[in-house]
Parts: sequence; structure tokens; C-alpha cells
Amino acid sequence: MANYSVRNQVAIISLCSPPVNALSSDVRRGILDSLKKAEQDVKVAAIVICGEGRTFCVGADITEFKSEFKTFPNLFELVDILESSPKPIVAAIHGHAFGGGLEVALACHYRVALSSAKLALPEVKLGILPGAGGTQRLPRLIGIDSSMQWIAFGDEYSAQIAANIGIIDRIFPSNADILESAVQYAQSIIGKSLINRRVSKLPVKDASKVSHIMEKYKQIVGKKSRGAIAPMVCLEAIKHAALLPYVEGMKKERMGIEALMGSDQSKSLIYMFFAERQVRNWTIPGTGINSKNTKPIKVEKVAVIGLGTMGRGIVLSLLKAGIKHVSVMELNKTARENGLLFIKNILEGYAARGTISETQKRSMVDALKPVSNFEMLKDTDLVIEAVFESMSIKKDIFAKLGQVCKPSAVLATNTSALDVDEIAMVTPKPKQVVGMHFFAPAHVMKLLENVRGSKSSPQVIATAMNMGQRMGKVTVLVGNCHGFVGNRMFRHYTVETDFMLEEGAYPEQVDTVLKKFGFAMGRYQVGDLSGNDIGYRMRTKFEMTNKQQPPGAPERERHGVRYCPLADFLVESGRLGYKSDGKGWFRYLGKNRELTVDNEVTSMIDSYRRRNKIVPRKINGEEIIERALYPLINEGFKILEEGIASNPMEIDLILVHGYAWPRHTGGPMFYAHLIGLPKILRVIERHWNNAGLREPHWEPSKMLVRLVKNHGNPDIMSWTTLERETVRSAL
Ligand SMILES: CCCCCCCC/C=C\C=C\CC(=O)SCCNC(=O)CCNC(=O)[C@H](O)C(C)(C)COP(=O)(O)OP(=O)(O)OC[C@H]1O[C@@H](n2cnc3c(N)ncnc32)[C@H](O)[C@@H]1OP(=O)(O)O
Repeated sequence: MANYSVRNQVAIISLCSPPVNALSSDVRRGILDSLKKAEQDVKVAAIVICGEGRTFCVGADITEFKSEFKTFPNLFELVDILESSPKPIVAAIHGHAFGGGLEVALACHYRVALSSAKLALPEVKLGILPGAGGTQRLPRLIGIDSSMQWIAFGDEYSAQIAANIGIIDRIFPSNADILESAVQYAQSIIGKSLINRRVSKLPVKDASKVSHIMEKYKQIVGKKSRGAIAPMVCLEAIKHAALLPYVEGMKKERMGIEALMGSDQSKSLIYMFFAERQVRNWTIPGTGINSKNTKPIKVEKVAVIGLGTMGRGIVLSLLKAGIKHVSVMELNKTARENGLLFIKNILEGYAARGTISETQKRSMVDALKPVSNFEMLKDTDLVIEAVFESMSIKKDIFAKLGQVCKPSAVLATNTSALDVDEIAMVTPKPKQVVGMHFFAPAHVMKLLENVRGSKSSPQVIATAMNMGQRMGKVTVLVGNCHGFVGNRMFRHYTVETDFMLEEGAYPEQVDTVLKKFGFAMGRYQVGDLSGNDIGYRMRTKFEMTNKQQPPGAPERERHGVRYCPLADFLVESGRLGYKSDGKGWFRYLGKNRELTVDNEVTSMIDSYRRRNKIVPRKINGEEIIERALYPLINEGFKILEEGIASNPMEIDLILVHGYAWPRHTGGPMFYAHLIGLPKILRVIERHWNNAGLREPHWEPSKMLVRLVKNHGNPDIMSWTTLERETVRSAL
């Protein structure tokens, strides 16, 4: 709804729909009713539209997308009514003016804001475009070039930047009373002509350069938003602002939003939006323990052990989270000095770019407390161990931590695959131990996969979850198993793509198909970038690599299971990727590291096939997608079945934020939901029937089988509930 009052000739329409004043049908109706009152009241000479509570308005109510536009006034009707009002309207912005909220402001005749306010047209991030005149009004105010930048990427901008380019007419200090300031401003414009204040009537300044600007943004969008449809549709709509009169441009905008609204990509992105918020409400499946009934312990002092790549990133994340006491322990002098230098340089960079102030930088540097022995950690509330991925080294450290740390201290291990329970058992209080799996570089990557050991106490889990959220990470709670969720699923992707190389595909073909699907890089380029030796080291641990096999052992089998040694040959011939002189699955040439196909790799694959009498066959794109992605989905269902994740959203967040799964497909589980479970199961069963136990990753998940058998193609939101009911009724 919207509240209405009048103060010294100024009508105040305040949006009132906590927590973020989304433009639900009630709010839109409230604005319209208030506007009518203001227009009819002869004592009112100007109008202010503001937001109650923490923010101005974050845009359309996403939960009402399906029905919203059926009720009068819909958003695009409302903005035109506002703009044509005979009385001047001032938008008073604090907090956020996002999406439809900014479009409402653009339809007002003046816009004022607190300096702390943020503005954005982020619709593209929901797979749609600003459909209430945003693509037509913004270019008339700030030009085509800046509008493309704002709308095609959807990033937020400060009120000051918005003022610099002409969106905001007056900025007030962040501690000013926005309403009071806006009312005074409104009084100052009473009686002024509105002729140049109706944005839809203005010309587009850089209209003549539209083709050139369009080409520039097409290139950028093609690279940055691979596979996403909405950014291109946004560009097209903005182009029409330059080429057509406003009314005609609006028709094009309307066609754009009708094409995008309800599309699979938009559904996926909206799902992601809510998943990122839903994940804060963690739960331990089957226990009744959850974020609502468990309090974290107060954490003031944190320690990080190990200042390698992971440790440095974790320290930076803690400093950015505002932790005022971060002990860093690295016994190797060179690693310690390099690590501290790295951290300080990054902080310098943040300060130089204005991400943090000089004062904040100084206080972050002051928060760093190098320590040289375990005794010095006795007061620490949370210790995060981030040393080399070795069970014996980690056990050694935890045994020491168990002796010196206070009983309430939370002891976290940053491991990507090791057994958290095994580590916990060396301490006197295994319930204090938890896994915190960060992704490199930890100060950049948004994902944190927190691992609950079988003994971890609810409070310890709550503390790790809370710390992840304080660090601004998408923090997902998962159970303890080999590889947890992400690595456990992703393994199948590499295994199955390598099988396709054996059978007839080449790395460039696989990568091209995966990039078309939306991955920023294909599986083989990623291997080259991160280093092919990483996987090799892991396989060495399980005695799987080519070199470790006894003479005469079958080349294509390990422990009775199908195996492809091509990745081993690659590493054993020194082709680790970018870092080994640009040689990996591909060859990277010149200073731009241009990716090229390397005949040496092609010959290696061909001669391997000949040696093993494999007759190569043509593998098409559809097969590549199915074989690369479906085993991973199958594993996702096994993870749900075992309660390692408590719902599909958690799995999707992990794959999107940690493994670059394309966001506009919603993650593997949502993608499966879009394809339909019966088809997913059919493909998995076909491979399982062909391959059998030699390829165990194709064994269909029992949960997937049960869902399809009992419910056909159930909605993703019901999967875990239906599964629980089925399992319960079978008991
Ligand atoms: C079929 C053809 C029809 C054609 C007709 C089409 C006409 C279309 C016209 C116009 C279309 C306009 C489109 C839009 O305006 S789309 C919405 C654009 N806005 C956004 O995308 C903003 C989304 N929100 C955010 O980015 C953040 O919430 C932010 C504003 C940055 C604030 O962040 P923060 O302070 O961290 O708060 P939370 O994100 O935790 O949010 C708090 C709770 O509010 C819920 N929320 C937020 N935004 C919305 C929203 N737009 N709609 C509904 N609910 C929203 C959020 O889920 C949190 O809820 P909870 O606490 O329950 O988790």
C-alpha cells in the first residue's frame, strides 16, 4: 500500500510494503489513488514520492510476476500516468531505487537522493528487461551508451554517479532526512514549467551514434553473458529509443518483455535469486535443527593457519567482514612474508580503487596479528586451518589445536575433499570441529561450502554459517562425504567428457558445445587454466594414474571400473596447462594466450585410440551435453537422497557459484527440472543399461527413479518432500 499526507502544499505519497517496498499490485494501486487525491486537492502544488523504512523501492514484486500485470494499473500504465501528472512530482530516494522503483523515479519530474542511495536497472539479472519504460526513458536522460552499460549488465551505481550523468537532480548527505529534504526541494520547484521535465519527451542525445555503440555492446555482451538471451534483447530495446518515437519504442520494449517474461532463462534466474536468500535458512535434514533454533557463538578473534593461496584469501575475506583480530600463523618464513605482502597489496588495491577508505585499510592492516606458535591461539574464538591438503598434516594441527584452544573455540578445516570426521577425532572435542570449504581465490569467490561432521554441534555449525554470511558469501551447509557436494558431482563431468575423447570427440569440440550451453570456458580450457596436475595429484592418491599401474595392467580400467588415461598422458608429458609454457589440452600462443588446437594433443588422442582398437565415431552436441551433465545431475539426486544437501537449491548454488555452471540455466537440478525428470531418467537408464557396473556413475539414483515412478514429473520445490513421504510410507 501507500500512505498519503500533505505538508505545506506538498503531498507525500510514501510506499509502505516492508521489507523493501516492492511494487505489488496493492502498492501500485495505492500510488495511483494517492496521486488522484493530490491532483484533486487545490492546496497541493507539488508531490513527493518516497519509501517508508529502509529503502525507496526495489522494483516489481518478483513473487507476483505471474499475475502482476493483469491488475490495473500495471507498472507501465502507472509510470505514464505519473509522468503526465500536471503537478510536479519529486522522487525522494534513499536505500535502493532498483528496477521498477527506478522506472517510477524516471517517470517523476525530479529525482533527489541521499548520497548513500544505490540505483540500478537489474532486470537483466532476472532474465527480463526494464519493462516500464526503462529502456526508453533512461537513454533520453543519459544517452544510449551509458544506458546500455546500465541495463545490459544490471549493475548498481551510487547516487553520486547517477547525479554526475544526469539521473539525480540533487544529492543530500547520507545522514540527512530524505523526506524533509525532498519536501523542501519540492517547494523550491513549485510553479516551474514541466516542459523539459517529462523524460519521455526529451530527445536522445547520442542517437546518431547508435549503430556504433550497439556493435560495441554486442561484442561485450557476447563475451560476458555467454548464452544469456536477455542482455541482447535489452540492447535491441535501447537501440529503438534512438530510432523511434517514444510510443513506438515502448511497443518494442513491450515485445521484448513479453518474449522474456516466463522464459526458461528468466525462470532459472528468478529461482537463483530466491535460492540465494533461502540458503540462509539452513537445516540439518531429519533433526529439526535449523538456523531459526540455533544461535552462533560470538566471534571476535579469528585465526587462520597457513598463508598459501587459500589462507591469504580467507584472511582477506575475514578482514573485509570487519573482523578486528585476525591471527595469521605460517611457520614457513618465506610463505609468511609473501602471504602478508600479498594481503597488504590487495588492501592497497582496494583503497586505490575506492572500494575501502584509507581508514578502513589501516584498520584492516592493524587487525592482522602474525603469530608464531599454537599457544598464542588460546583465546581465539574461531580457527580456520588452511594448510596443504594432507590428512596427516591436518591431523597434526588439529591435535595441537585441541590441546591449546579454549573449549568453546570452533575449529574449522578448509578442505575440499578430506573426511572432516577423521580430522575431528584427533581432538578431545570433535563436536567443536566443522569443515569450511572455501574456493580459490577465497577473497573473490562467492561460495563457501560448510561441512557438518557427524559430531559437529549445532552451535558450531551455526557459527560457521554465520561467519560465511558475515563474509558476504553464498554459504551452503552440506554433509560430510568424499568431495562434499561440488567436487563429488563435478568429478563425473570430467570422467565422462574424457570417455567421449576416447570414443571420437576432441577437446575443442567438447569445449565449444559446453560454451554454447553457457559455460564461460569448456572443461578442457578450465583444466589448462587451473592446472591439469591438480586432478593428477588426486588420482595419484588413489593409485589410478597411468604411471602407477603395473606392466601389462589394462590401460582403460582401474579397480574394475572404466578409466580413461588421456589426462594422465597429458600431465606425464609435461602439459600441465597455461603454467607449462602454454601447453595443455590446447596450446596458448602469444601475449594474449590465444587458444589454438595443438596437433600434438590430437595425435596423442588418435594414437591412443589406434592402440586400443577404438574406432572413432561422430559425437554430436546433444550427446556431449547429456553425457557431460546428466551424470552430475544423477549424483545430485544421490546427494539429496543421502541428506548431504537438504534441498536442490543448495546443490544449484554450489555448482553455479563454485563451478561456473551457467546461472541462466539455474544450476544442474533446476536444469533437470526444466528438461523434465522422465527424460533425464530415460537417458541415465539407457547409459546404465549399456555400461553397467563398469561405469557406476550411470547407476540411476533411487530417489530419481522413485520420483518419476510415483509422481511423473514433479515440480523441483516438491522433490525432497515427496521423497521423504515415500521413504516414510515404505517404513
Ligand atoms: C507477460 C508479459 C507482461 C508484460 C508486462 C510487463 C510489465 C513489466 C514492467 C516492469 C517490470 C519491472 C521489473 C522489475 O522491477 S523486476 C525487479 C527488479 N528489482 C530487483 O531485481 C531487485 C531485487 N532485489 C535485490 O537485488 C535486493 O533485494 C536488494 C534491493 C539489493 C536489497 O538487498 P538486501 O538488503 O540484501 O535484502 P534482501 O535481498 O535480503 O531482500 C530482503 C527481502 O526482500 C525480498 N525482495 C527483494 N527484492 C524483492 C522484489 N523485487 N520482489 C519481491 N521480494 C523482494 C527478498 O527476497 C528478501 O526476502 P526474504 O527476507 O524473505 O528472504
